[in-house]
Amino acid sequence: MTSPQLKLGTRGSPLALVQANMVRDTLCHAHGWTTDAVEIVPIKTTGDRVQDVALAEIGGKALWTKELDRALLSGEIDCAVHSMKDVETIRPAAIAIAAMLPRADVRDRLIGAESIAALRPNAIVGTSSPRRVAQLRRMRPDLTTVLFRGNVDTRLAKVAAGAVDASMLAAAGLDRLGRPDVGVGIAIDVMLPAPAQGAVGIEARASDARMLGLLAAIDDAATHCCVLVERALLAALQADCHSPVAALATRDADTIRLRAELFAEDGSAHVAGEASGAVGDAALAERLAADLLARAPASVRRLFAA
Ligand SMILES: NCc1[nH]cc(CCC(=O)O)c1CC(=O)O
Repeated sequence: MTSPQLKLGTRGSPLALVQANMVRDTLCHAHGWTTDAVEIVPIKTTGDRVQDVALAEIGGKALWTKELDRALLSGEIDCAVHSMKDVETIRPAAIAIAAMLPRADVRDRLIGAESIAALRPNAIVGTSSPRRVAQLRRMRPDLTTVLFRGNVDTRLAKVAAGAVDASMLAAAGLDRLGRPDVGVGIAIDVMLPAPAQGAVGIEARASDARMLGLLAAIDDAATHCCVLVERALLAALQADCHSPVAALATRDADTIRLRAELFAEDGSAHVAGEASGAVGDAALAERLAADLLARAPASVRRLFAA
């Protein structure tokens, strides 16, 4: 096939650009194109512009997607790469999640100590994730957490400079940025990751059959179905990436196992559960959401679906 001139939109952060290059390489390899067939178009998002407030506090939604959605719908780009963790559960009808790359290490990494138990008494941990705050404080109520944003290098520099005792970052991001040596991986039964953590997705216009077809060729089906189940759980809980919720779906042959945990913001209460079903069991996430909500203590329950 002759090389098409596809425009691939992405955020401009170092991690986003690495992920966009992975998508470009995968796509070009799958279709036998030279890399100049895909042009990477960096686009600044609201989330990139606003660096000094907790993301959960910025008004409005779609912090990482709005500008890319607009570029996609206007035809300025043909597809857009996202960390699926940052993509809202409810997407515009004209945009389709067309493919996902094979999922990376889903764990969180702790930087600054060998384990959560090894953090000094009353240690200060930099993180802006409500989920990580709640999970850390559940295990270690003595810890203080402080708002921590910026790219990976900025965060690592703050830990190194002693501004905080420790921080937590997704292993996937560190690995993709060429930093597999940084931090220690926290086992998922100690700290269940965020829904969709470690997954890179590519969206296209729902009407663009050609682009959808080209992307279908690089879709990792196991990752895709697991991440959709995790997103369905978020939707059923009316939660988003700022909610203190952890979830992980894994696939073994024809069975999907979905584990999840909901927290009070300060980690003082929580509820955990899991459910299994056949691949394609559309009600799996809803069943687990209903079970969790039915058992959740009031301080957890009030943060989720009415
Ligand atoms: N919310 C920011 C964000 N979105 C995706 C990643 C990492 C890569 C991934 O999870 O796929 C990160 C940073 C982090 O949590 O450390």
